[in-house]
Amino acid sequence: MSSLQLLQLTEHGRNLFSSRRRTLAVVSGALLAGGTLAYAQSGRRRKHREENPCNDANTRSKESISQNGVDGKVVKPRKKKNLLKSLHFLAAILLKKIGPSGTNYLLGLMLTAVLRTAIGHRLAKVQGYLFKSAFLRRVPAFTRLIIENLLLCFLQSTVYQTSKYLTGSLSLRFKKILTDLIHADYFENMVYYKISHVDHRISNPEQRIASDIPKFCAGLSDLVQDDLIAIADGLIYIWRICSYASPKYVLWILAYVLGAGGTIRKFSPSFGKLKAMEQQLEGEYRQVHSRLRTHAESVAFYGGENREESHIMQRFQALVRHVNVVLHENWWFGMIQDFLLKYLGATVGVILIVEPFFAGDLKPDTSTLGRAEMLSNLRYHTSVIISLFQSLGTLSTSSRRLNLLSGYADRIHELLDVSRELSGVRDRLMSRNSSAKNYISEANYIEFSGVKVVTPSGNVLVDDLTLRVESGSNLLITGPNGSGKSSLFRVLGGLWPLVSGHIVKPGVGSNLNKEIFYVPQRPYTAVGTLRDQLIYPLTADQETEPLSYGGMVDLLKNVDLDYLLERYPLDKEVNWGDELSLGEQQRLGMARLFYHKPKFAILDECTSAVTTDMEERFCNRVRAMGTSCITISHRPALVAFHDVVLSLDGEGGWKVQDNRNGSFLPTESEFDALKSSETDRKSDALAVQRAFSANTKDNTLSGPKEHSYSTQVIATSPNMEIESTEQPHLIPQLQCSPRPLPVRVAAMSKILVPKIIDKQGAQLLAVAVLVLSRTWISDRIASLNGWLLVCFPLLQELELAGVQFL
Ligand SMILES: Nc1ncnc2c1ncn2[C@@H]1O[C@H](COP(=O)(O)OP(=O)(O)OP(=O)(O)O)[C@@H](O)[C@H]1O
Repeated sequence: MSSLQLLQLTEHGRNLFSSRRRTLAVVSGALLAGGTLAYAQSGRRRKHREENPCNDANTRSKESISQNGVDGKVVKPRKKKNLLKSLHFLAAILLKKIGPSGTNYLLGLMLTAVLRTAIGHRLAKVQGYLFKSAFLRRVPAFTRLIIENLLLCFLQSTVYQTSKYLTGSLSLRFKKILTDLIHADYFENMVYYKISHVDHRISNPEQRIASDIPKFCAGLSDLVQDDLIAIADGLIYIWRICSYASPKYVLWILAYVLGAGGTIRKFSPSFGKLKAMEQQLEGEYRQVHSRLRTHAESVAFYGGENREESHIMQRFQALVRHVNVVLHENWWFGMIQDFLLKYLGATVGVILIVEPFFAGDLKPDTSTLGRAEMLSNLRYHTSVIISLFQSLGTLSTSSRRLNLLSGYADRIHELLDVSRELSGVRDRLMSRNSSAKNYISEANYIEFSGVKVVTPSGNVLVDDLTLRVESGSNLLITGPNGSGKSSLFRVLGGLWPLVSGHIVKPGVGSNLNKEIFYVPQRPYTAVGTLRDQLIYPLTADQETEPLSYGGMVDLLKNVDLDYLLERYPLDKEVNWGDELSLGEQQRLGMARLFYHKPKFAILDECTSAVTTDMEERFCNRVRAMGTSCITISHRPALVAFHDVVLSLDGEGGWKVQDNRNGSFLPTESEFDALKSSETDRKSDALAVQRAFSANTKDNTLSGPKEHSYSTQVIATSPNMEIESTEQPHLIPQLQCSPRPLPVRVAAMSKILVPKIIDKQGAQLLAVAVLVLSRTWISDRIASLNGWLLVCFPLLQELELAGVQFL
């Protein structure tokens, strides 16, 4: 190529630079101004958030308080921990419990990182040689290199997938460690109940267990993998550069990456806090949806979908608002980060690529072989510099990724802390006094001595209760709604703390179901077969004497549910809560009691949805089984089955009366005195007592019944056989003939093609413009880089030809 041609080419290059320079300057200026504006705006928002930190938190804590029915008491937000402290804490746990399989995954990741780097390095070399052999037209060498290249590519993809597999396995191992750790405390001492019903510090633990832990573990193992590869790449490429160029290149690159990394850190918003908040809002949004699912039937009967929708939308909009803030922060920060580490880094990289060819070991000679050598070196050196930049860039963005992970880490650490505290593990470890010493087990009776029942929000429901229920006797508990009847058993079962007094009960620890079996008002049906329902909470392998088919029939016959055996195959898992009526579910709960045959049965209005006849038969059978009943009921008819009646007034007061000779009856003077002097609650309590006592009298007077209530109802009910003469109404079938294709396409397009004036259309257009601009900018950058590389040998030729540029 003549010097004139070279000069013309250089001239063309110069013109190209100057014509684009203005456009580039305008675009960069606009981006810089936009970025600065966005940064200033986000700074203002951050300041506003810092000045009013409690706005959001208050709204949410009030919401969660109203949800949980705790009135008046605002839960103190936990002191915010140092976010990285949680990360260190979890990392220490993971390392300690990683085990041999986790260690193998880690070692495997290290090995694959080294292999990936070695193969990548060899590929860069081979591709350089390919350029050279192509330039020299050496077909056999070219073919051999292509085969080697193919083999290396196959190896690289194998190592890449192995590395992905190991990262996934490591993440799973981390997930198992953390989930096991949380479950160990979460299912201990009824923490799953206490967290949401008593403690209230953590509003949605399930979100933390089922979503935060997997995301944290996946993020952490990805970070481990990326950093290991970056370290391996960094080391090998630094060594390579130092072997053929001056170490100052490495120092420049390091200086640049460290400087850029430092600048990025300075500007970085606290992504950890933003992520933690996002997870919190997502959890709240998910919770209202699952609440709707649980109560779908009641909401549908009320027609409350609008109210529910607006409630759900409120949560959703809070989430959307927050995600918008996160997107905005990501946008301007990503702009700075990408510019400094990717694009400006690439430009610095190009300068560094060219430099050694002028002055370093790679300076070529003018022979054909020299040029071919230069081409090969250029390819290799480019890939070395780019890989080095990438690896150092990955390492310098690690702090941002750690910051993001610390958002999850903080939430997981908090859950671990609270669960540990509520499970009493910490108390036991520190051998401090706990309320457990107030529970005395292994007795043959239940005794409350000076027991105070206090709600988690601090209201005293029962004060200084002293009462003993002997095995074989039956206690009925009465009182107005909300007087603390169920709460008494929450304290007995250890669900609520025992603040004063002590309790003696049979059974070990707080396991109510061994000797004291609780049948709740709201029936609970477990996931599983019909048999699983009957033996709940035991599982098949925990049964000492497996329940036979005959046994199942007997249990179900006791509660008139034997038809379920015909309706459902024995091994069919059913969602019993959805398929059975409330009364049927309650009867299933009663059948469960006959299976367990406990010493004491706490019947908490568990017969409210069954017929009176069934209720009477149930009480008789439980007594016949030798189980003592402690019954909470509003039905006066049940007095006849109990020996002692405990009446609560909901203001701390209580009264025990013996009913062994049917004497449960408040005196007239007692009634008048209470009515005139005490609160509405106390007179309510007395009204309940009178209703019970009136019934007792009736019971005593009427003697044993010949016909049950239901028998009488059936006898007096009208004949149900109606002669049907009317034809059932026919519902006309919808006739719809398919419309022609063009009409259908037009209708679809009307829906699908967004109008330009729409917000959605404008957004789509903006995205399209952005995509096109990005492609155009990438094309320009590639072409400029190409020009630089083309100019460089030309410049050298001109230099050799003796042309002076300055
Ligand atoms: N987790 C809780 N946190 C705070 N207060 C609670 C909690 N659970 C129940 N309470 C309050 O304790 C009081 C007693 O509730 P409890 O369920 O013992 O009433 P009850 O006498 O069984 O009523 P009912 O006859 O309606 O079943 C109620 O005022 C209730 O609002």
